[in-house]
Amino acid sequence: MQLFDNANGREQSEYDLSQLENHRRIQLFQLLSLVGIAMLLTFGGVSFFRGALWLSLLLVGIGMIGVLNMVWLHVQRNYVGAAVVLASCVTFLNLVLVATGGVANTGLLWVYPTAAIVIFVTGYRAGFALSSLLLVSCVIVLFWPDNPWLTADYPSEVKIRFLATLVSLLIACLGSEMVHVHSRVRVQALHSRVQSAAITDTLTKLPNRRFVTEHCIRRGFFDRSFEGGTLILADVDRFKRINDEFGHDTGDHVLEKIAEYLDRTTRDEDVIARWGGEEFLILLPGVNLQQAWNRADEIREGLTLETFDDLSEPVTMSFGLVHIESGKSADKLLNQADKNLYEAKASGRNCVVG
Ligand SMILES: Nc1nc2c(ncn2[C@@H]2O[C@H](COP(=O)(O)OP(=O)(O)OP(=O)(O)O)[C@@H](O)[C@H]2O)c(=O)[nH]1
Repeated sequence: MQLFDNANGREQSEYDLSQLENHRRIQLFQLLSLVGIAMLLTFGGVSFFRGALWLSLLLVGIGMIGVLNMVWLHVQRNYVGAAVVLASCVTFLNLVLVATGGVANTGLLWVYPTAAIVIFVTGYRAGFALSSLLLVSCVIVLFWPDNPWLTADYPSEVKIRFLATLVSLLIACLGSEMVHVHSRVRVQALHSRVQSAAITDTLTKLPNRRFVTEHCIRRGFFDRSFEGGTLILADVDRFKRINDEFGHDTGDHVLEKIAEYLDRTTRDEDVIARWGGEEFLILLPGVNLQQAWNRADEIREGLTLETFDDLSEPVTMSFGLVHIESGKSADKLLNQADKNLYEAKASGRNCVVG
């Protein structure tokens, strides 16, 4: 069972903003597609009854491609592919409308929403390429000398103003999409920093109690399905005396060194957290009680050999262990580990009970 994304409980941002945005974008894409399909089928039907058979076939045909595209997106979950299909279809349809004038020479009008939709559904990079293609194609269709495809009759003032307004719209859409993407990257980075700060102890840089309670418990560490492991509460002995004799700064330094020592002497998959004050929590996944007892005793003994610059005596810790059994709540396990730690303190400290 994968408990943590990274060693020592450092999780990736679980609330990924870009994922959330992609999800919203797909929803809007589907809404736009539905509206587009409904319009294409309606206009296709109207054109049919007006006798414009080719236009009717084109509109209904592209509407049907839209339906298939939505089904494909639903089955394959390939948003990029579906966006390119949609952008290509509407671009092609627009060029036909620009060339033929559509109904009552209104073909040019449809280019505006198309340009905005293409940029929105494909993002600003692909949107830039596709909308530039649309723009260049419109210029060719409208200004190519004696273009046989151009059957609509637009005054040159209309053509020029159409291009000028289209360029303005493209700049505005691309600009706002770029600003949006850059802001999202900044917000995502800030969000990750805040999230990481909320689950990290500022002094020792270890995961804090909040991390353990919110993330480990929620991610099933103490669930029935959990494969087993051992939980250890470890507390520095007579820490108040260190503070009183050597000062609070020295006390802080000792806690930092202990955190660094615990981190160094445990495996990547273990979780070391500062449980509060001078107390640390160690989670050893897949380690039975006897193995954990041996590991805790090694850690205990190793600590007595560590040197702490400002202190004349070695620093010691007491350990309370509990085996994580399926079905036992986190509270019960923590209570049991705390009782064992209390017993270790009562038995003279610098020992392991579990
Ligand atoms: N320097 C420093 N001291 C802290 C910090 N957090 C808690 N303390 C101190 O840790 C001390 C804990 O004292 P006690 O709970 O009496 O425990 P102890 O002296 O370690 O005694 P035993 O646990 O019974 O061995 C208190 O004096 C707290 O002020 C911290 O972040 N930095």
